[in-house]
Order: sequence, then C-alpha cells, then structure tokens
Amino acid sequence: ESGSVVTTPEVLDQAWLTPVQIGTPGQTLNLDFDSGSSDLWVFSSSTPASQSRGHSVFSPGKSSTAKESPGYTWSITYGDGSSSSGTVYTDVVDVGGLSFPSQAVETANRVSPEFTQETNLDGLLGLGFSTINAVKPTAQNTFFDNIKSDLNQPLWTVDLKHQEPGTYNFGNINSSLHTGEIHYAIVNTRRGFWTFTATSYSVGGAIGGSITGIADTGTTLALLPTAVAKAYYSKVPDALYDNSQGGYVFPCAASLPDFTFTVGGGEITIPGNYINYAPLTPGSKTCFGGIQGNTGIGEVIFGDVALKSAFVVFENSGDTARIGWAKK
Ligand SMILES: Cc1cc(CN)n(C)n1
Repeated sequence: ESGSVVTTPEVLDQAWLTPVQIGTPGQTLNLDFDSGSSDLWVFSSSTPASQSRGHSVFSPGKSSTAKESPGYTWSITYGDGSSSSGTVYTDVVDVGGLSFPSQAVETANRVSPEFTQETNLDGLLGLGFSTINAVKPTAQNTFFDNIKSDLNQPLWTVDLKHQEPGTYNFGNINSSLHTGEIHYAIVNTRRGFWTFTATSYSVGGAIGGSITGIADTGTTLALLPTAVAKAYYSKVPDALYDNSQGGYVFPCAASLPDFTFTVGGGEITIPGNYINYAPLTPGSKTCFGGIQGNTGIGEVIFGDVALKSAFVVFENSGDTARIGWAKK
C-alpha cells in the first residue's frame, strides 16, 4: 500500500504542518513531520491548559482504542532548546490513509514555551531512526518503521514548497513531483539521523569540498560548516556576522547568490531568494540568512531551506538506507 498527505507551511516557512488522525473516532492534529527526531508526541488532555491554549489536543479518554503503556515515559529536548515530556499510549494513527493500529503516541504532560507559542503545531511525528526514540524504559518505533513492511516500497518522500502546500508520500515515488533524475547517496544511520555526504558545493562559481550532514525536515534553515557559511557570505555585499542575532545578516535589498551542492552525482540548487530568509523583525531592512554556520550544534543540518529546493526520497530497505535528491 501507499499513502499521500498534504503538508502546509507556517509563516516564513518556519515549519510545515501535516494533519494526522489519532484514535477512534479519529482526532485530527496538525503535526510537524521531523526526520531529525524519532518520537511521535502530541499536545494532550494532560497538557496544562496554560500551555495548550490555542492547540488541538489528543484526548486518549475519548478514544475507544487508546491503551495506556504503564510506566513508559519520555522527555526530549531539540537542537533549538525547545522541549516536552510526558507519558505514552498506543492507539491507531492514520497518515494519508495509511493506518497503524498500535502506534506509540507520546502524550505531553508539559511543553516548553516555544511549543505553546507555535499554536498551529499540535506535536511532532518523528521520521528519524527508531534507535533514537526517547521513550523509557523501551524505545518505540516511528510510524514509518511500523508501516514500512506494508508499503509497496520501503520509503517516504517529501516535496516541501516555499509558501505553498506540498506533500509527504509513503510507499511510492510519484514521478510527477520531480523533473530531473533522482540521485542517491548512502545514509549512515549510526547516530539515528539521515546522514549523507554532498561531495561538493559551489557559490557563484567557486567550488568547495564535501559536506556531511543530516537531512532534517524539522529544522527551518540550512546550518552548514562554518567555513561554508563564511564562503557563502563572502559573496554577499555588506553581509556581516551579527553576534547579537547569532548569525549572518545583510541588507534585505541584497541579491543573494544561489548555493549549489552535488549529491549522488546530481546537482541541487538552493535559489538565492530562499537564502534571503526574513527581516530581523517585520519591516526591518536587515535580513537574516537561510544559510548559517552550525557552530555549537554538533550536526551539519540540511534543513527546510535546502529540502524545499528539491524532491527528496528517504529509503530504508532494512540493511541499507539511502537518500535521493531530485530537481523539481
Ligand atoms: C521541534 C524541533 C525539531 C527540530 C529538528 N529536529 N528542531 C530544531 N526543533
């Protein structure tokens, strides 16, 4: 079988949110599909009202198929410092018509202010490897790992679009979603992420070396090695590193060069206008870059700024994981 679901960008393409049905009858929550983590967690009836105001919540008490997982707990902190924690149920989860009857649904007893403030986001659906699932005492499977054996092909694809709805597909490659060939690189799953190597990059004709990083649908920007970010902004007139902002800024009127990287023998280009990410504050004439250095993060992250420039295939055949990139 295969399934398809529309995903919708928030303001400024900060994240894309995808409707998921949980429980019986189905309760629809809009989740952030995140290939950089491996927990399906939701705002719930156990989340204090002061933290869940404005969000849809999952109420296991209203689901005839919800089962508590006694003694199971979870707690997670993301790269941006946001966090949440709680307890665990199993229930039926349906994504794009694909249903798994006993998915671990991690219900939040608390969430950090970043999540409370992001009122369109009702939780996350992890698409990383289940080895880094945060449930104690026993790690739980991601939705993809649970349904993988039922899929026509052991893969999911993502087509994020700048300020337009896009799609997540499970189990098949919809060839109408990409124009060029799909170029594959081997994924190293050792740290639980979709880690791959781009063999080279170029900025305004200047060629650079290889970049190894993770494909992370849950991170907004492209957080690249500091030398790469420096090389990029050396081509942007009046760009500077602003310590108070924690990143490279430049005049919003600047025309930014494209950033091209080669993966699996094919070239992907992040258009300069995607790298002119946003004004520091609404109406400011100074803008913050969509490419930044990864100082202090511990990973190089090909986030949404890179992913929305391509059609991307995440395939895990069991003994080999691959990532495919295509123009669209
Ligand atoms: C909530 C969330 C998810 C991610 C990426 N994995 N970040 C940085 N923040």
